[in-house]
Amino acid sequence: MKEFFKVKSLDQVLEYASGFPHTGTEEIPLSDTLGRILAKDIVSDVDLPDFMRATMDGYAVRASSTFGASEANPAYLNIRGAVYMGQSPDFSIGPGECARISTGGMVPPGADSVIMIEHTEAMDDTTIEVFRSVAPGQHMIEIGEDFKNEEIILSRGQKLRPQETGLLAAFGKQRAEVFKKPVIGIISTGDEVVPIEKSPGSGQIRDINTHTLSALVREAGAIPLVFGIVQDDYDMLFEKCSQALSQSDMVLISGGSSVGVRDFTIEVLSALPESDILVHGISISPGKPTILAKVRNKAFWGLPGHVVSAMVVFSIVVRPFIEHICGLGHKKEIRVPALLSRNVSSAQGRADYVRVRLIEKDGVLRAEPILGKSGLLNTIIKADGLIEIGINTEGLDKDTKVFVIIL
Ligand SMILES: Nc1nc2c(c(=O)[nH]1)N[C@H]1C(S)=C(S)[C@@H](COP(=O)(O)OP(=O)(O)OC[C@H]3O[C@@H](n4cnc5c(N)ncnc54)[C@H](O)[C@@H]3O)O[C@H]1N2
Ligand code: MOO
Repeated sequence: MKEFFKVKSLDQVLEYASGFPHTGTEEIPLSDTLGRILAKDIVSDVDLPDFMRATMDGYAVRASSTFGASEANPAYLNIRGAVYMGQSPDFSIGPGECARISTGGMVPPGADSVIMIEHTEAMDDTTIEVFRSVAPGQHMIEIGEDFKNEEIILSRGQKLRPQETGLLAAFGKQRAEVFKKPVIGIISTGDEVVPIEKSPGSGQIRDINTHTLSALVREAGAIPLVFGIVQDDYDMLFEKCSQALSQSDMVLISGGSSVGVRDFTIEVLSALPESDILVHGISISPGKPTILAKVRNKAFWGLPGHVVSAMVVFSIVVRPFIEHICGLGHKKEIRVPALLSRNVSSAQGRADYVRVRLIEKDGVLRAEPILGKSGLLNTIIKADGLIEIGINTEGLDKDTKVFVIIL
């Protein structure tokens, strides 16, 4: 007699993530850092900028020399010299003096602001008229205004976006220490599943899950390692899982996660060395027959065979585990608020993840549910995202504000 599901809540399942170790770390060139997770804090070794920098073309001045200046009553300033780009000026600015400066030039000592060229008029080579006053600090960047010396500028666990790459560049960091991308083994199971290059015979289906899951793994910042299709055979699945265990940091097995006569995944996972079945069944839909085992400190997942179910389970459950082992520290998940376009019902006792399409009309964003069986691809092709209908909710009414998880 097969064991039936002992369903756990999504929150209970997600708590297991912290029990899996991070991948090791590696040093990579700056050009490869996009999307990678920083493995250690980075502390600045200089002020940024480390000189006062003009942000406008004009004249460096003491702000006090311009106070009260107007079109009717201009201030007159002596031109002390010109600042050359990329060089420190060898003079300082006193009261009643100014220096020609370009955007990005070093504000000379004694000056504390820059007046825009538009607000001045050169009378001759030595004197300008100033028609506006400037405030101290105006049109220039102070030393350390961007980042201070010895400040933590980037933290361990942070995902590196183009702007963080720019910051590393600004501090001359040519390499960065990041967490290694985990290798995620992917196994498809089922006698009816054939490789995509084959024409499926009667009752057969092409292997879609290998490809959707590989793409999802890549999107999550990891490396997919495809182990192909395994027939519904205990020994073959055991053999393939043992191979995947030695070559991967995590393994996704799709199909055979349910309780049918041919569903060997749970038996094989139980028989692997140092294995502990943590989860067999999650109170979510789609995705109830999901298995999680800890095998030699690695997560082995049995995902439902249905294409949409496998994708939803990946997005809601597996992805946070990958992000955890990748070392991602603080994730800012942005969900898009929208109004539900119609009533949606849901069973109590499970959290439903409903595919929705986003439609904007007259400045209002609406989430339109796309209902359909989890074995149908078209529902997820049309969808922009998912909404969650909580475990204790019987459904949501039209016009309820929902937060869409973008797919
Ligand atoms: N008595 C019960 N039966 C089922 C239950 C249940 O609670 N009690 N749950 C149902 C749900 S929900 C799902 S989801 C499926 C999951 O079953 P399995 O994980 O065992 O998946 P399979 O039976 O192997 O396959 C389901 C479906 O997906 C197709 N498939 C499988 N692999 C692929 C692939 N790589 N590419 C494309 N399509 C694939 C497979 O042919 C089946 O049609 O169990 C229900 N049953
Ligand atoms: O949970 Mo199944 O995963 O609904 O289709």
